[in-house]
Amino acid sequence: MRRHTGDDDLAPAALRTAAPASPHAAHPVPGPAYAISTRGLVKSYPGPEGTTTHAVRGLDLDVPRGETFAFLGPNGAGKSTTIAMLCALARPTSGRATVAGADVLTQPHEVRQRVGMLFQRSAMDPDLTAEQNLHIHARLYGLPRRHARRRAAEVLETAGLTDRRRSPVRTLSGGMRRRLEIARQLLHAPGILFLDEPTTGLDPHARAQVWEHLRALRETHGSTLFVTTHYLDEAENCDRIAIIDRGRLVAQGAPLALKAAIGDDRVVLRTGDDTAARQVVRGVAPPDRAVTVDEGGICLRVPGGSAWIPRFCAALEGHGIAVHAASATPPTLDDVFFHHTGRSLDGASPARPPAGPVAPAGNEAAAKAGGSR
Ligand SMILES: Nc1ncnc2c1ncn2[C@@H]1O[C@H](COP(=O)(O)OP(=O)(O)OP(=O)(O)O)[C@@H](O)[C@H]1O
Repeated sequence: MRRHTGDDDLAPAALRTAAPASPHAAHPVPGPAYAISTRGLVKSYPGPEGTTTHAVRGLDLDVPRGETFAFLGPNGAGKSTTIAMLCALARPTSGRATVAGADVLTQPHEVRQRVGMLFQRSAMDPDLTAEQNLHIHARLYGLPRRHARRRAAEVLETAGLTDRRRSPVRTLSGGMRRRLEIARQLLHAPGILFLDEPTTGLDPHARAQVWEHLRALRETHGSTLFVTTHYLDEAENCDRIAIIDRGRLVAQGAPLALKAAIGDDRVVLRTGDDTAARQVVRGVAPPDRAVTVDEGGICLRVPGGSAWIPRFCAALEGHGIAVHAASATPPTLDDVFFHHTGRSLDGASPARPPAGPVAPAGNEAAAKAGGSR
């Protein structure tokens, strides 16, 4: 994700001049029950050769207070752009958003005061100590010196880094640094934290520690966490997930509900001759199901997958094809992601059958599942 700075930055004065008849006026947002609310949020950029890049195309999002919300999407889907608008770092082309009770268009300063933003690239000075980095940040946020000291001590404690407060940042482990970055964003006690891939590049142990820290924050301070991640297990542990693709929201819900909506199990068969076996399986499976072959074997999606396995095996044996292994697994979050975007959450795009019946030619979902993005 890129950090939004430079000519796209919001100039508060410019925002205050937003005319009532602007493209934003037609999108009233709900009240402060939500930490984040958007209606018809759009961001377009001038593209190459006079074209327009529609980074975000009409986003309607409601994130209740205290929720841990995963915002997922393939590369270039519009996640950073959305976060930049929600943190009042980029001005929406049209639509509305309120964040922590402040309007991103008319109260950008308030928005920035009320949110914490953790970007992937560290903005800490590696040669200064943990404590010194926190003091500088606190002073930048306008905290009086004594208050800054006290807050720094508090957030260091929350991050479990009190004993490393005098260590230069360069001597901290990756996980400690990330926890320190989070601590830094907590100095001004924001109610909402935007975390852009907070654990990318960390080992599993450090990832677990960062999440433990985030969970503790949520439990003790009721913080709302808006997180992007490419890790399935992290998304799985969030209260709700939204998936954005090509600037549009394509799915939203609790992880369990999203998986249940996919419905079909994934059946994989390994045989002595997968190419021949595929024809046999196609003859037995419901006619609207795609059957694919890759290095993992023959793969298809059917409801009640395990009940189909004996039928496939019997048919294959009837054709003299040996079955080496067979499995049926319920949908995963990655299946959900693939179903809606045609991509895998980790960025890969393996050949695999779409969930549900095969869409007719020309259908967007079928095109995406074929990887034709
Ligand atoms: N400042 C900009 N000027 C022009 N186009 C931009 C700008 N920022 C983003 N875009 C374009 O907007 C689209 C969405 O980009 P964005 O960075 O929001 O996606 P993303 O989901 O965060 O992707 P990634 O996961 O790769 O960081 C992309 O096509 C991108 O090239």
